[in-house]
Amino acid sequence: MEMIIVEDYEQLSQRASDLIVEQVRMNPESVLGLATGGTPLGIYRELIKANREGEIDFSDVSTLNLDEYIGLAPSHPQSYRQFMKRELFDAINISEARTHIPDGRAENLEEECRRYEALIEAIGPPDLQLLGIGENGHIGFNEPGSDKEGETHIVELTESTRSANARFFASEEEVPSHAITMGIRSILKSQRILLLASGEKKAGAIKRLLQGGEDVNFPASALWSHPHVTLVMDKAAYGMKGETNGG
Ligand SMILES: O=P(O)(O)OC[C@H]1O[C@](O)(CO)[C@@H](O)[C@@H]1O
Repeated sequence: MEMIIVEDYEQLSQRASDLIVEQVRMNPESVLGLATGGTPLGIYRELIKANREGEIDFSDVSTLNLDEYIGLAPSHPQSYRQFMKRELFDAINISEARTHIPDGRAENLEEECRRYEALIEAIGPPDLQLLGIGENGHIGFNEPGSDKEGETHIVELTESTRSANARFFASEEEVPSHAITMGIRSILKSQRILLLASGEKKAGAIKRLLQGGEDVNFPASALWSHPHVTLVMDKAAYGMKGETNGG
């Protein structure tokens, strides 16, 4: 695992965005695996800026998002479809048809999981997958105990994840109880993984990750079995004094 330690959230956003720009310049038809949550927000802002300034062209790029809540109306501002439209897609030159997110309102959710995994195989796997890390080590919505061989599936969210995400909703009760997520196996199919961590709230998870060793109760540890992971973190997430997450 390659490690890049930067000063603060701003530098993290810039550095990660530069790596994505580099990837797309190298291969304009890149498939990007995208994430939601607070951490990538700064990266998306940088990518929008780079797109406006002509440094990156998204017209031939395809995207695959990691996960989606089950049951939220497509127009709900906290559905990950709306999140991605608002924070990135509507502000860059990508056509909606090239952006893929699991459908959390599908009539047959098991079928939707199979469809999404087949899509990952058909257009992907991602050349570069962005990943945040949960305080409990989750990646995507793969909570502690998740099977390393798991592909896209339905998960029940833990209390810890629901309360971490309650900040985006009016109350914790409004946070959906279930989600569809790419599995750990689906994530590990990517050519390269960019794991991001910002702020002292992530310091415990990063410390645990860097102890090494795979542990089913700490899903991010599965990344040790991937040949090309770049961990970009700020000093606070690394456990040094620094700025906190701006996202
Ligand atoms: O970036 P944040 O908001 O700290 O979230 C970390 C991870 O948790 C999730 O938001 C899921 O709870 C992921 O989408 C994200 O990668």
